[in-house]
Amino acid sequence: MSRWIQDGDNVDITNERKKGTFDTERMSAWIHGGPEVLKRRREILSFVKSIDDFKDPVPTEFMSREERILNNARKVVAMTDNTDQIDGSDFFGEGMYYQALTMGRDLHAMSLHYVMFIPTLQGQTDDEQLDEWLTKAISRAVVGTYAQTELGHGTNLSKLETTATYDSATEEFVLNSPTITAAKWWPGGLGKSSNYAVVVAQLYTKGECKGPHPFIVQLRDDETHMPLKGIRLGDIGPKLGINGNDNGFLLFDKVRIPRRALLMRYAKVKPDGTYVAPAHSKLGYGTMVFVRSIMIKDQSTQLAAAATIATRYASVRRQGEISPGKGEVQIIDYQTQQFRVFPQMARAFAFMAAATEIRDLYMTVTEQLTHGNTELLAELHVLSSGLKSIVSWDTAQGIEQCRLACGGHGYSQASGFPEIYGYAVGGCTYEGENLVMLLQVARFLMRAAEGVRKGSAKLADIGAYIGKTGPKTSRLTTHYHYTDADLVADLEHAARKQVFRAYDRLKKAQEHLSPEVAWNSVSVELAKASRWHVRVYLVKNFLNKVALAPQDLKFVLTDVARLYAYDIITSSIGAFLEDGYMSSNQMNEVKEGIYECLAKIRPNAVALVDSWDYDDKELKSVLGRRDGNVYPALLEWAQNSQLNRSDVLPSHTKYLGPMMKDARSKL
Ligand SMILES: Cc1cc2nc3c(=O)[nH]c(=O)nc-3n(C[C@H](O)[C@H](O)[C@H](O)COP(=O)(O)OP(=O)(O)OC[C@H]3O[C@@H](n4cnc5c(N)ncnc54)[C@H](O)[C@@H]3O)c2cc1C
Repeated sequence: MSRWIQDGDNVDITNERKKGTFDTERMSAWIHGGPEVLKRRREILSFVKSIDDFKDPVPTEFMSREERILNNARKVVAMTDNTDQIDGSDFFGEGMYYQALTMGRDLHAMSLHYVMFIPTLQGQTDDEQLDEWLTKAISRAVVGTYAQTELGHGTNLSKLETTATYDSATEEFVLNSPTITAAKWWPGGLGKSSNYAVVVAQLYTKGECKGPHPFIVQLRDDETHMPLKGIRLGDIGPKLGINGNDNGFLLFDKVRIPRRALLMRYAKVKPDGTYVAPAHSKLGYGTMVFVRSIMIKDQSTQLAAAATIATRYASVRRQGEISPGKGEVQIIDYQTQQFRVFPQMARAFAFMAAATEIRDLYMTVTEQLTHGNTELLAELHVLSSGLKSIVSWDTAQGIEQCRLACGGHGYSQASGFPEIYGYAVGGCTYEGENLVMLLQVARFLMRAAEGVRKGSAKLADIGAYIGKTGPKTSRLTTHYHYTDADLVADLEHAARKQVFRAYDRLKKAQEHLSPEVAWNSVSVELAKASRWHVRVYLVKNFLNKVALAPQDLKFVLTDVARLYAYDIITSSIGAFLEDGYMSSNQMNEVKEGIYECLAKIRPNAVALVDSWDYDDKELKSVLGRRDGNVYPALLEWAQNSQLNRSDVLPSHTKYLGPMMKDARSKL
């Protein structure tokens, strides 16, 4: 019997759990990396539940920004006071789970401290600087953020305007924001919480600009926490999400910092101002690929949460009849509902599978980099950029589909969707705007295509299909006989075709345009090629993982993986039909495959989402709660509304009341 069933649960959700045809506990272990990891998750959960400081006095949706920021600061201090219980360095696993349970879907005063400030110190300081700063940062004697983006520039780092000009007479840099658009804008925790930052500024020495470099800068006084002389900073105001965080602005007025404030692992400035360039231009990429890599796990967790809410709610919500007179059905029985929600579930599974791969690749690359080996860095860069872009985009779209699938209640903050969406969708922009990331992936693809055309291709695994010759037409007969290999061959065909379409257009454009203008003129096609490339990777990786799954889980995972792949094919029908690669009959077969997957997943839907192992504390959704008792919980949740503190509001006494009274007196 499912461990998710308890006395007093909604009957419909209990029945759904009884329908499940696999052991959710075994599936949870498969998803999270084994029974030991699952056991640790449960230990962490009971630990978090046992600490009063981790509790919110009221649901966070009812808090003002000031209350959220105060509440988050209290919790983050408690969270970091208790790190001996957790392996906090395991960002991909324990660290992320612990934080999700304690902080919810919000950033806090120390988010950037842990995700960017410390990793940048670890990656960019020389040994002496590391000694000086790392202990201070890890012990929480200082709280730092990462200030790169400016009002005027985010993507185009080469045009950042903040300057750091070296003065050899005093052996100091002078930090300055020469214009309004040079103001740092967006860094998390910069506005009010952090007292230090890694600031990215244009380095000038001996009259020459050496491009953007990172500097460690004290922003606020240790005792008073007031901004230091020459520094102007504050909060940038409310945002779509993460409003418990004080994303900030920062301007410098000729602020002097020591020469050794420049993080000098790679580039250096000697006391006399001589600049020493880094040995390898990409060695500084470490922090960036780290954040993009953990984002894949984080984003898939958000989509999985949305799919859990929508699936559980669809199993307890009854609305309308399918057979007249037979009573109202659970909305999960509508095929359209399944078509809307189950593909989101399938995506979340696929993205989680990719998150594990990227974690492993990141670990390998980090290990290699300690020996100065950059062999796999480019591959990690391409893969993490591409995945970050596709996964965050599909996650945002998927959350919205799940929200819509919950009708009116999905629009309420009780559902959790506004917070999930507000939190997740930021991922489309930070750590590299998604489209820009796709265009970076396209550079790799165009190099690969060029190699293939010139017969000199040396393609890494991830791009090997570009040099392959696949079948001329799809081998699909019926979806029952559609093998993984045939399915992958079809997707690779579409991806390869798009890569070469973009390549040929680029070559043609280059005949009469400069390389840069030519690139821009075909950039829509380039971005399309990158999307295909990443989606092929996601499908292949998911199918490979499923093929290795235990037999008792494989059958249901196969349905999920097939749904994921078929959904990609039918979302781009033209790509398969336009060159006669597939016939319309074959495409109809793929559609049949989808309907079959929906029907097969239907009895296992609740068991599948249960397997992600969300506790109500993490899910934070009245609609998605484990027990399915949504209606009493909604009524109870609404009692927290500040408007319910009195029966008659000043809005009535001052305005609406007199208006009605006046109208009545004239009748
Ligand atoms: C929630 C959140 C948190 C953030 N946290 C931080 C932080 O802690 N520290 C920090 O320094 N920054 C932070 N940022 C800023 C973030 O890194 C930038 O917003 C991001 O890099 C995009 O830059 P931009 O806003 O200047 O957009 P732009 O670069 O102006 O992009 C706007 C549009 O132009 C397009 N575009 C731009 N350049 C190109 C190109 N070369 N080719 C094709 N299209 C292009 C983009 O695709 C996009 O559609 C945060 C942002 C958000 C939303």
